[in-house]
Amino acid sequence: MVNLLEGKNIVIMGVANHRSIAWGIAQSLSKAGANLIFTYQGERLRDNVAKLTEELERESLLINCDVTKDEEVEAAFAEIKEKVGVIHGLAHCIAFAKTEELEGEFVNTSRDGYALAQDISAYSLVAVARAARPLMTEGASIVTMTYLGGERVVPNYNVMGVAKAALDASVRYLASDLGKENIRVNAISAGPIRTLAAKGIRNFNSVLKEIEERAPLRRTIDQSEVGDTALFLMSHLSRGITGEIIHVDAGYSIMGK
Ligand SMILES: NC(=O)c1ccc[n+]([C@@H]2O[C@H](COP(=O)([O-])OP(=O)(O)OC[C@H]3O[C@@H](n4cnc5c(N)ncnc54)[C@H](O)[C@@H]3O)[C@@H](O)[C@H]2O)c1
Ligand SMILES: Cc1c(CN(C)C(=O)CCc2cnc3c(c2)CCC(=O)N3)oc2ccccc12
Repeated sequence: MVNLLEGKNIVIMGVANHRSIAWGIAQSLSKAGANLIFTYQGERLRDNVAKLTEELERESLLINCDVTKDEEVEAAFAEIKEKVGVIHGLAHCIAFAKTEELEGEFVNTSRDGYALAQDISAYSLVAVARAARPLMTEGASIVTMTYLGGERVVPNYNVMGVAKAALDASVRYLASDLGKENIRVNAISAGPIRTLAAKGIRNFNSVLKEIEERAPLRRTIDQSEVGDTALFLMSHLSRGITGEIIHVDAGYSIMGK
């Protein structure tokens, strides 16, 4: 693979463990020559991320950032500015909703549960884009992770679906604002992958089985396929694309009932 990202500084937000989609993205970008900066949610995750990044070719910067705290977002990007100066890309792989609100009827969603899902899974992209913008002086590519449940009803996805719908619209409005500075904003809509964010999801196995039976490619997708699409979106090859949602789901989302 030609080194598509040689000399590029890219921020990756949302590595929790080796199954994280953010880690799949990190591996693809690292292989393409990128210098990576990782942000993680609180010190208890730092060791996980540190251990994982030891296997990468180049040394990585590790920075704490809980996206629910404006001061931590500002501090994180102040430290990134001080240590690397310019950034050429950012991968936002962050979401959260209360477990109990990811099953049963959506109509029972609580006010605070709805707000929490919106805050972490959608507003955080706006906050991060605003903080990263001054560092993106040479143009950049912002990539976030979305899911079909924001476009159509996926049973039990509930409050997270509404958050993804907000995320998808935020991608378009951010693309509109930032395009004049040659900052592109896109989303990857990934098919279901067994990560920590799939833990405790009621009958996740049947969600995966349905994909294997009905997706055009008759299989599920993995973190490396998302990683390679992120590489495309971070690189010059996607320079004409912004405000877009690219489905990496074995074609599942094109199928009717
Ligand atoms: N796994 C799937 O099936 C799937 C499919 C499509 C999209 N996605 C999306 O991919 C993204 C990554 O999820 P994943 O599947 O890799 O699971 P994951 O649990 O590995 O990643 C989620 C990350 O969000 C971080 N996070 C949660 N709250 C945070 C906060 N307040 N501040 C900072 N970070 C916080 C967690 O620390 C974790 O690293 C999410 O946006 C998810 O919605 C996942
Ligand atoms: C696919 C799929 C996923 C994976 N996906 C696309 C997601 O976006 C998962 C996001 C997520 C957000 N918050 C939490 C959890 C996962 C589980 C642990 C927790 O306590 N909170 O989640 C589903 C929930 C119901 C149905 C399908 C799915």
